[in-house]
Amino acid sequence: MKKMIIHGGQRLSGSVNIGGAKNSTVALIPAAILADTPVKFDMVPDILDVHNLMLILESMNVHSRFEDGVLSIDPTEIVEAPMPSKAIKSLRASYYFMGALLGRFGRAILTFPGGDNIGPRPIDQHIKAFKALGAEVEDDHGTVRITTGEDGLHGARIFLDVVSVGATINTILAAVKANGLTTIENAAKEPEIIDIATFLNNMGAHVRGAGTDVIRIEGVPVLRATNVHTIIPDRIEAGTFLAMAAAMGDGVEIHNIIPEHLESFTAKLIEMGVDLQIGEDSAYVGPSHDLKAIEVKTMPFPGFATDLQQPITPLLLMAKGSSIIVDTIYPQRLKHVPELKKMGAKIRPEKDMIVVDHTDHLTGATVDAGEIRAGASLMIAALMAEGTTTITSADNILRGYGSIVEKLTALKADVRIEDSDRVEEL
Ligand SMILES: CC(=O)N[C@H]1[C@@H](OP(=O)(O)OP(=O)(O)OC[C@H]2O[C@@H](n3ccc(=O)[nH]c3=O)[C@H](O)[C@@H]2O)O[C@H](CO)[C@@H](O)[C@@H]1O
Ligand SMILES: C=C(OP(=O)(O)O)C(=O)O
Repeated sequence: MKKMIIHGGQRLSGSVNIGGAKNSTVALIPAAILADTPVKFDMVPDILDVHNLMLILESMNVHSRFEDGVLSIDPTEIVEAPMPSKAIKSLRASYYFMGALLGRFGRAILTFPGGDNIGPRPIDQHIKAFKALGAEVEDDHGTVRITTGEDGLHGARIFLDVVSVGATINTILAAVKANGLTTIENAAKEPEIIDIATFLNNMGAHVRGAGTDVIRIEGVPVLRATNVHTIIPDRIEAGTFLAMAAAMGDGVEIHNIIPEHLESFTAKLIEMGVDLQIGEDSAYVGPSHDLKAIEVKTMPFPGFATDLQQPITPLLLMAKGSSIIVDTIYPQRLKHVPELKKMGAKIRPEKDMIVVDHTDHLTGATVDAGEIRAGASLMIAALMAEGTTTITSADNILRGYGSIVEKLTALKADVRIEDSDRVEEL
């Protein structure tokens, strides 16, 4: 495990480029095994999840190469093989191999996925969809066995009881080569779902309605890549830098964003009184004065993203009065709270909400990044704090923030990552 060491108090300035979206990338890589040709992705973030997915691909004889943000994957010699359970458990999105392997081979055997520890994360809706498509699903002490009969998968009408990003994408992956028409109702509408549909459609798939709550998929027998797929910018990384810039910036430019993907977030920054100027694909954040307290309620897209409730929290500490956060998606997403308290933050869970009171002063401390966005929250708090903060379990931050030390250093932050015994090469 790595640790991140931040000497706080430096004002930030300059510019930062946002990378490709983690939550698109981690679905696109499993989706690649559905292709009957090699595929190539551009704007791939250099994050741990990508490296772990590459290990999983290798176990199936799918060779991949990652260089300068371009990931090339050749699934043409794919074989069915046991998957490395450590890599599977290292991230949530390994569950996309269920849908992708089903689509490719009509069966899949996988251990349960890992990912961030943010409260219960059932996959009953994924399983319900696979069953509707004609699969049999068995849970054998944490190993999921999914099989189909001789006729393989067939199209079906699926109503998701819960709006789920993962279940929507997994159903698309399983249905894209199935016989006939599949309809997903009450589908999730996140931009990453549109990105996956775009990738598949450019290879000849028929996925219609992605980005709305009804998605129709007409199965096709073959998928051939003819172009490089450029991954959409990461709206969560962008939101994290926007919050950081508002908290500690003296003028920060954030490039490569899609402002429409960030509207629920930027609306809240504007409500707080953040000096925010939004351009076509960039935003400028000026120094903050007299910020107002706000209320935040997380919702499925286009609502306020649960993945941004922790990153905005240090900024809320600067506001006059008490801000309230209600996370309706993951009410137990609280790993940052005790750690922020160690730094002097006035924050407390109360019933089903988090109350964030104005805090004049944060002090460096040793804190633990229990999961990726708790880590992002602590990283911003550490930049604001007086003295040195050591964030342990920093691997969780590296799961989703590519080139984070380089990006922060370019903004004039004093930050480094260390192993227990050696300083990391940048
Ligand atoms: C890799 C990836 O894209 N991760 C994102 C994805 O996670 P993930 O796809 O796991 O999250 P979902 O959208 O599926 O979860 C939304 C809600 O539905 C519930 N649920 C989900 C599936 C299911 O079968 N049954 C069920 O009850 C979950 O417990 C949660 O309360 O969306 C989350 C919600 O925007 C984000 O925080 C994660 O960053
Ligand atoms: C919860 C997250 O990721 P994952 O679903 O990959 O655990 C996240 O990105 O905030």
